[in-house]
Amino acid sequence: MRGRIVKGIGGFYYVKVVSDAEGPESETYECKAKGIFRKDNRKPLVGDEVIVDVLDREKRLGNVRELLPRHSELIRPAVANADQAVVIFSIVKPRPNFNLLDRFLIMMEQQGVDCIICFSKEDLDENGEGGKYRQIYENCGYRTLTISAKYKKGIRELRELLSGRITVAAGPSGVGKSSLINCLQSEIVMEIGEISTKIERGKHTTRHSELIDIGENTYILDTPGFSSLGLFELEKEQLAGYYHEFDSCEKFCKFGGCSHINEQNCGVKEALAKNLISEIRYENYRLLYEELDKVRYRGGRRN
Ligand SMILES: Nc1nc2c(ncn2[C@@H]2O[C@H](COP(=O)(O)OP(=O)(O)OP(=O)(O)O)[C@@H](O)[C@H]2O)c(=O)[nH]1
Ligand SMILES: [Zn+2]
Repeated sequence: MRGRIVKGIGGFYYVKVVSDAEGPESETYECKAKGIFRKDNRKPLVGDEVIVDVLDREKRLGNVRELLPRHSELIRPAVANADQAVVIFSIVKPRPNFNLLDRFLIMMEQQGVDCIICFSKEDLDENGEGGKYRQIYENCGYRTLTISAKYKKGIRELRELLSGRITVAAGPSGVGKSSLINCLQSEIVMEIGEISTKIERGKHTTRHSELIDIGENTYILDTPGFSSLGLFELEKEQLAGYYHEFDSCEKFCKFGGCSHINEQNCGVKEALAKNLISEIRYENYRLLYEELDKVRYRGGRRN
């Protein structure tokens, strides 16, 4: 049978059946992956499409016989075949940590994955901050949304962006990622009009990445909440390349290889002074640049 790995814990892979001549689809088998390592020298990842030998149909036990080709492979978080990421930050409770957001955007771009930015808890946004935040990041070329899982606002729009894809969902703790995923799951249950079969997620905290089926060929990878992210394999000179709003003003920098920090006649700083570049973004750039500079100065670790 053919399936997709939805979770991996302690040497077991949980494989959801996507096609099976003899049994029902969408059942989950607990599998080992004996032999795969030797044969392919590859480690199965959540998201992998696999061929499974059924060992026990009753108990739903199997063995992963073959890994099918991947079209993408992320290291952080570890997932195969992801098409895009959605990063969630709440507008309030807690307020967004934009430095953390920028780190996440850089990390995903390094891995070649497009990001959608979702600002959550819109129902608590009394001062319209969400709109401002969206504007800042839209100006940098990102697709953004505001949503409320509580009042199911923005869910349809998000669902359209997710449809037919595998999307990594990430964000710090407490931003409402679980509530959002519940919302996306219960919607499909309502659409197909059957009794709720969704996993009751309740108050649990995500510790393992898990692929969750939220519709036809549509999956979301629930990842553990994070509170910090290091910058990896990045030289300070490369940083500006991830700040796409700098692209159009760099040509006005007097010095080639301008760092946009201390130089005179810097196009980026001029754009900042005219409010064409967001202060939040520029400040993050400056902080991250200093951080990368220190790492290199110390002859630092990069892994
Ligand atoms: N007002 C409001 N509260 C929300 C919304 N979404 C989630 N919350 C609340 O925010 C808190 C955190 O929500 P969760 O869905 O558990 O957040 P999480 O991001 O999954 O958090 P972790 O499990 O710690 O990673 C809960 O008290 C939710 O009730 C929303 O759209 N509006
Ligand atoms: Zn400059």
